[in-house]
Order: sequence, then C-alpha cells, then structure tokens
Amino acid sequence: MSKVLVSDSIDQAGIDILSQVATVDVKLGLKPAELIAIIGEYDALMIRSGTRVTQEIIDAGTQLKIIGRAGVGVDNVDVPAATRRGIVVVNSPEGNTIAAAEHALAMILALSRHIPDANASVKRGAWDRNSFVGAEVYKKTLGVVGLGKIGSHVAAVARTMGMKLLAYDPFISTERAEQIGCQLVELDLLFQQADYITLHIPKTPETTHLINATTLAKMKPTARIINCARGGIIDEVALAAALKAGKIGGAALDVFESEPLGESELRSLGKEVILTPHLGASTAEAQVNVAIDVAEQIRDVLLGLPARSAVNIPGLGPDVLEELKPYMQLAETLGNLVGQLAGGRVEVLNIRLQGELATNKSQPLIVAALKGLLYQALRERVNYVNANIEAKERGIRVIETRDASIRDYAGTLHLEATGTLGTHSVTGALLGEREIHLTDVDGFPINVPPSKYMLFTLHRDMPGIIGKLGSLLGSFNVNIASMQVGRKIVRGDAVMALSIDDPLPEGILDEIIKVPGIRDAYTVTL
Ligand SMILES: NC(=O)c1ccc[n+]([C@@H]2O[C@H](COP(=O)([O-])OP(=O)(O)OC[C@H]3O[C@@H](n4cnc5c(N)ncnc54)[C@H](O)[C@@H]3O)[C@@H](O)[C@H]2O)c1
Ligand SMILES: O=C(O)[C@H](O)COP(=O)(O)O
Repeated sequence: MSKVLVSDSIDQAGIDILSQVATVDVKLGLKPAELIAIIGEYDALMIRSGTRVTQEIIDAGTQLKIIGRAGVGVDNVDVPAATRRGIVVVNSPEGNTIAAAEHALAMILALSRHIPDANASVKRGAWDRNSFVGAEVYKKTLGVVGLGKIGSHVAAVARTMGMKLLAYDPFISTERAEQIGCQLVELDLLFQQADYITLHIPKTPETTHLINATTLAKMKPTARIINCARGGIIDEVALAAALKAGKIGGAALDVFESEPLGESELRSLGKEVILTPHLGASTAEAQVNVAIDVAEQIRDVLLGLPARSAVNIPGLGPDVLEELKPYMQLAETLGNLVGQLAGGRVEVLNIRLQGELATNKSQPLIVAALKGLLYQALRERVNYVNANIEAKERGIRVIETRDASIRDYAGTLHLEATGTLGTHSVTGALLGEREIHLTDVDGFPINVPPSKYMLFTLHRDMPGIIGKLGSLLGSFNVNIASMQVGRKIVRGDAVMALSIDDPLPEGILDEIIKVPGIRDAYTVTL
C-alpha cells in the first residue's frame, strides 16, 4: 500500500479520501531535518503553506510521486526541483478563493471601523465610544491590484457596498475589467486616487516590494492598504515608517515577508494597523474544498491516473506526453519569449504549425504556448491544465493555422503576439529531435538556441554597431555568451540575438537604445 505524509493541518475530508488508497501519517510541526529523515518512506506529501519543501527534502524523497498543496500558492515548494525528479506538484487553484476574498473584505471593514481595537477595549472593561470613530466605505475608491480570481470577487462585493472601483492588472482586458465594474488604470493613478488599496497578485520578482517608500509616498495620507496576497509584496519597514509618519492612514496585513512574523515595528502600531496570522484560507468551507480537491488528485496519481491541477505536468496520457514533450517545450519557450517581446497585454496569439509539424496534434502545443505566454503574469500558477481558461479570461484570442509547405526545417512552430504595445513574432524548430533553436525573430532569420538571459535588438545593419553594443555591455560588466545577427538584406534592418550570462543591470536598456542605429532593444528571461 502507498504511504502519504500529511505535514500541515488538513481537513479530515481529505484524510478520508487518501485513506481509501494509502496509509496516511499525519505529523505536524516537523523540523526540516526531521522531515528529511522520514520523507524517503513516502509516496506522497500533502502540505499547506507551513511546510517548506526544499530541494533537499525533494532529493531525500526517493519514493515521492506527488506533492499536494492544499491551497493555491506553491511558492513554498521548489517546483523546478520536483519537476526535475518527475514528481507531480498539484494544488487547489480555486478552493479558497472566496475565503481569501472575504478575508480581504473583512480587513477593509475592520480597518475602517477599528473593530479589533474597539473589541479589545470593551473586553478590557472600558466603554470608550470616542476613540473609535470610523470611516464609511460607501462612495470611497477601492484600488484593486491584481484582478484575478480573488481580486475580481473582492471588486464585485465592494461594488455592491457602493465603492468606486479602480484596478491595475496589465494582463487583464479592459472588457473583462468592465464586466466586473472596474476601471483599468495605471498603477500610479490607482495609488494617487484610491482610499483603499487591496493587493491580489502573486509574489514575483516584479511584484516584490511593489509597495515601498516611493510608492507609499504617492498615496493619500488617509489611504488604507490591505495585503491578503503574499508577504514581501510590501516592504514592511517602509510601511511601518509611513504609518508612523502619518503618510498613509492604515494597513491590514494577513501575510508577511517572513512567517511566522518575528520582531516587527508593525506590532507596536495602534488601531491603524491590523495583523492576522495568514488566515485568508482559514474557513471551514475552504479547508474542506482544498483538502478534497488535493486529496482526490493525490489518490488519482497514486492509482496511475492524471491529476487535474498539476502545476508542472500536462494532464495528458503518458504516451502522448512522451511523444509531444519536446514540441511542447518548444511551444512553451516560444510563448514565453514572444510574450516578453510583446510586453503589455497580449490580445491575439497566432500559432502556425509549419512543415512536418502541420500534421501534428495542435491542442497540446497551443496549451503549452499559452502557458509560456502567461508565465510572466501567473508564474507557477499557470499550468497545462488551466492555460486555456486563463487565456480566455484575459480575452486572448488564439488563431491557429497550418502550413505544410514551409520547409526551412523539418517542422517549425511560428508564434505571433499582438498586444497593447504592438506585434512581435518568433519561430523555432527542434534540431536533432530535442534541441530547441530559434529560427526567426520578427521576420529576421536567425539560428540560436535560447538561453536563460537574452537580449534582442532591432537595428540598422551598418559597420561598427556590434562593436559599440559589445563595448557598452562590457562597460556594465555584462558577459556575452553568443551573438548572432539576422538580416534580410545587406545594410537594411536587422535583428541581433545575444545570449548573456546574467540578467541585464537596470537602466542599461535605455543606454542601448541610445546607440546610433539601434531602434529597439528587449531583454528576456527564459
Ligand atoms: N492570504 C491567504 O491565505 C491567501 C489565500 C489564497 C490566495 N492567496 C494569494 O492571493 C493572490 C491572488 O490569488 P488568485 O487566486 O486571485 O490568483 P490569480 O492568478 O487568479 O490572480 C492573480 C492576478 O494578478 C495579476 N498579476 C500578475 N502580475 C501582476 C503585476 N505585476 N501587477 C498587477 N497584476 C498582476 C494576474 O494577471 C492575475 O490576474 C496570490 O498571491 C495567492 O497566493 C492568499
Ligand atoms: O496560497 C494559499 O492557498 C494561501 O496562502 C493559504 O495558505 P494556507 O493553506 O497555509 O492557509
């Protein structure tokens, strides 16, 4: 019989499902070393946010087939390490949406009416009606940062309370925002105009410390900020300083840069600050939802069936998967690349299967391309199972074509993304059946394998330009691993594709564009 280890508190409904197919051990509060010592016995691990599943734990889990996260965020799991070991990672993308949204709404109201401090004061024996005069949310402006599942629900409820809604989400269409009653605006405007700012975005390199001393300074002195998304999106030191100095009106936080919250200035602040210990998903209903959702997936995988919300493995049969895997990787890489070249919000994705590929199954390739395209917005939350739905929700129109007559390589995949900032295209092929090569960027022929960090320029093909760019990168200590120029005619327009060893330092793109002859430059991370 299989063995499942449950290392965080999970609703009994999930344990009951697992017990149908496995021996279930519930061991809470394990230290990392204790978990490493025993994980080798188990076929599955079921967790919430309390267990950090590091590469060391994954390596020690020699029998592990699946890690189930009873919740949304898998940022406490080293997903690439699990993927490398062939371990499926599943989550419950929607099981706690309502719970988290309602917690954010509760925070908005509790903050406005000083409920926690007023309650504590009465319980201490006082009857102080003067210290807790609050503010109404009616006709106030709510700025929703991140209009995904949770942000949309918060917005919809806030609207019924008579709030005016602004939203910032670069990956959501204006139509979708309007459906929810939100006006999509730039972040600065949202910061300037909102009375309440609620965060519902993933923590990514782009969103880390999105709320910092500079952005806090743009807000109204009465603004109240709510974070029920992820710790680290707010710079807590800057927030405490802004609150102390009266630069903003209040804050309600459910998540923290480091959890459990250690020593923090925030603890010493008064009724303008509410802190809860990561309770967003802690409702009876949500815990039943996520426990059942994830336990069913663990059961299925242990029985050899596919999982419905795998974050790292497509929900396809193993045979199809094996055959298509290299092409899916090609599609995903091209999707990720064209998404970053296009920038902004993509509205249309054209996918053309060319040459031998024209006779292939297209659906898995489309899903993989969309997964790549949406990666910048959703990170590990987009997977092969939800990529289609996520794209639809963002109003991305997918157009699929086939052209068997294009035979530059045996089979190529061509992706063209049109968005708010223009149109870009990329083409790629598999060399030797598995090695991905980029064969065309924006209509210019090249032949380079993609690398983690790349720089693309659009420039005039003229003497000296490569040298100037090389010297400029050198002056910023950027090491070029390889470089290739693609052009259609001599001394016409050309594209340069450079593989670089490290991410480009900030500000250097602006310097590159100033080099005479260079018209545009794009940096991407693949
Ligand atoms: N406090 C809790 O207990 C709790 C519970 C559930 C979820 N969460 C967290 O809430 C957050 C939202 O979850 P969700 O289920 O709504 O996710 P979601 O994927 O449905 O929505 C996230 C939205 O953020 C947008 N986005 C991505 N990068 C952005 C950026 N740089 N700027 C603005 N918008 C950006 C995406 O386009 C997407 O629409 C996540 O961080 C999740 O981990 C917390
Ligand atoms: O990502 C999530 O689902 C939430 O942060 C909830 O985390 P929890 O399961 O530890 O409450």
